[in-house]
Amino acid sequence: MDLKRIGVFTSGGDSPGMNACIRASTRRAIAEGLEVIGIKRGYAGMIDGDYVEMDRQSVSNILQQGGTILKSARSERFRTPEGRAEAAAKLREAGIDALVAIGGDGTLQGATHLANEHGIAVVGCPGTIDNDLFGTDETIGFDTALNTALDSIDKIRDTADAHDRLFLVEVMGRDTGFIALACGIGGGAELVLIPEMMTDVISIKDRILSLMAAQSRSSIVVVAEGDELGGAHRIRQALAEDPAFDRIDTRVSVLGHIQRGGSPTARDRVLASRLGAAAVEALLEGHDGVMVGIVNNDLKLTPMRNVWARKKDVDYDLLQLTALLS
Ligand SMILES: Nc1ncnc2c1ncn2[C@@H]1O[C@H](COP(=O)(O)OP(=O)(O)OP(=O)(O)O)[C@@H](O)[C@H]1O
Ligand SMILES: O=P(O)(O)OC[C@H]1O[C@](O)(CO)[C@@H](O)[C@@H]1O
Ligand SMILES: [Mg+2]
Repeated sequence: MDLKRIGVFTSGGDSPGMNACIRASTRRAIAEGLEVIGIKRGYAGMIDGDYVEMDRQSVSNILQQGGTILKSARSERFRTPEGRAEAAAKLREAGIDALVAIGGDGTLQGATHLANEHGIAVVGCPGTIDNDLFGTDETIGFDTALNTALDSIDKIRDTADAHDRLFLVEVMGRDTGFIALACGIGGGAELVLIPEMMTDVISIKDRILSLMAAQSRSSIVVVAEGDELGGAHRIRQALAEDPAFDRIDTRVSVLGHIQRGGSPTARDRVLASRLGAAAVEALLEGHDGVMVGIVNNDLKLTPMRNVWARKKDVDYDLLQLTALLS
């Protein structure tokens, strides 16, 4: 295909590094003589025709900023065939030949349908703090979110230790435990509860009681929000039903959206810059319906369907290690 004008957008939950990715795609495309259109508010803006022309200056001084200058959204309308037809018509009207889609599994699932139903060329960039996309070792924003959560856990550790308390710290991850597992290991958590592993309430009670009795000290349990037991507050309730926990001073801390904000780490900036440029290069080489990712430090293209249809496994050895080291 003879590419002239590409559209770039961010969708789903924002993630630190999305701006670095927008910058890289835009500048790489302009360097190749392409025109770049920024699509605002993800699929919602795509349907509404909320488009802006981008030049080199439009992406100046954004590399280090969290959030996304193009804004992001979740669009119910785009989930319907009618909504996608409206989006495709608007893209054609604007003369957009191809898209760089920056987002998570939902975004890339939507992009796959748009490509299949309307023949629009799309290359995806993995942009989500959740790290739940197959085809890349890490997603853009994961490292920053992880470091933000870790910083909070370090602070919670100080106060937990001062009072010999049990803290249940909830981190993000609607369906996945990547953040929980990594900051559990990094923060020296006594237990990590993730959706990928069934939580057995009796064994977690025993584990907490024995740790706290033996060493008379604080404990931190990191809980992924998507844990099948229902998050930190529900786990606290389950523990409180046992009289043995009457003597354990327990607190819950839900870290929430602070994990999505902030300036991207060096690692996320490098990842986002590599992937944003690679997405444009992939389009220029005639690829479409793929996601760009980094696997073992090599650039890799994966068919877009696989990135959301296949489940990326957490590292179960890390879970084992948490138990061994606590
Ligand atoms: N199955 C689908 N079909 C069509 N569009 C979809 C589908 N799933 C998601 N989308 C579109 O993509 C948008 C973003 O998806 P979602 O809310 O799941 O976030 P995400 O991209 O996975 O990012 P994150 O999980 O990091 O928040 C949705 O609001 C919707 O417009
Ligand atoms: O900001 P919202 O729409 O409440 O989304 C929260 C969800 O987004 C994610 O942070 C991913 O961006 C999930 O881990 C979390 O469940
Ligand atoms: Mg998602």
